[in-house]
Amino acid sequence: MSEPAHVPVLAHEAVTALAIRPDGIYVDATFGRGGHSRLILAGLGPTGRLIALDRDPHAIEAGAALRDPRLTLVHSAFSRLGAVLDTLDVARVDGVLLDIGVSSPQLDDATRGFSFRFDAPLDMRMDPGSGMSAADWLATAEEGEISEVIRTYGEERFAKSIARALVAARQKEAIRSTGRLADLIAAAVKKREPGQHPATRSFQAIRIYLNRELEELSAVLPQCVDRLQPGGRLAVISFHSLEDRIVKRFMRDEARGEQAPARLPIPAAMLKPGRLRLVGRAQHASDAEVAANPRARSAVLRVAERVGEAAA
Ligand SMILES: C[S@@+](CC[C@H](N)C(=O)[O-])C[C@H]1O[C@@H](n2cnc3c(N)ncnc32)[C@H](O)[C@@H]1O
Repeated sequence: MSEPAHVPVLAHEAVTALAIRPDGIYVDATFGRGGHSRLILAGLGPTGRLIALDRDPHAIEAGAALRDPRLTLVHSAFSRLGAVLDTLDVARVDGVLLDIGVSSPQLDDATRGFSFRFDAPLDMRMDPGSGMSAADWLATAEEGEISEVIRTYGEERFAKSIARALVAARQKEAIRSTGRLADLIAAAVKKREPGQHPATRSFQAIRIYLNRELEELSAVLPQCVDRLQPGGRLAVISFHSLEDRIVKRFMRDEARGEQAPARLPIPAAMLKPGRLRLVGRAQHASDAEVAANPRARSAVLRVAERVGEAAA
């Protein structure tokens, strides 16, 4: 049976923003099913190179079918980008793309345990070989921790009631399926948001927490800048306001450089200059793209360019 497709979001905009040089070296740190990678490869000439990472072994397996000698696929979390490039003996690259979050095949494959649309074993790990499954976490986490996770990463106002309900329920029987978790959450949510399943926010929160998604993003961004050639571009697509805030602040701070403390006039030459230049404003998907692919609704693309001297 063929697996569910992943339609790349803001694909043309993101790949155009990378301003591909045919002989350049590029990184797609979130290969997924290779939608953006294919477009990058199409812009590369025979001597260009694309290094693509994904922490999901299924994505890496699917990518092997591309059989393109210019493509190096690496099974790794992108927080290890610097170490991956060191292993490949690549000092600097001409562009990095991050299209963060989950892919459609992850959400649409019931056996991955990401979605309340199916009743399946509760897992939610992008890399099933690493870290704790959602079922194991829910079996052991303190009520306060569950509530904090659901409130922080899901911005769910009924986080406390949900956490209380989950802890009470697990005392009778462990919560090991997506269906049971969704039913328990639905019963604890006092007021439903129109058009949204009551478990949407909690499922998203648990996934973000267990996959350390915000920590991964904060860890990779400085490594991207360290590794970009001057003139090289960083393009980041995020789907959640918490992620976009991290990207926006990071790019702004890197563009600004070191600031003198208010009461201490330090000559500008002694302060570290900014390493990035912002390229354009945040971009969103067009109405036509959102109509064709509702997943694009919350996508935000931010682009910045490395400034500074060429590497020795
Ligand atoms: C939105 S999808 C990318 C889709 C891809 N651009 C395409 O067109 O097919 C996100 C992908 O990034 C991967 N991913 C998310 N966080 C990651 C991380 N910290 N390290 C490596 N891969 C990650 C997920 O496993 C998923 O396959």
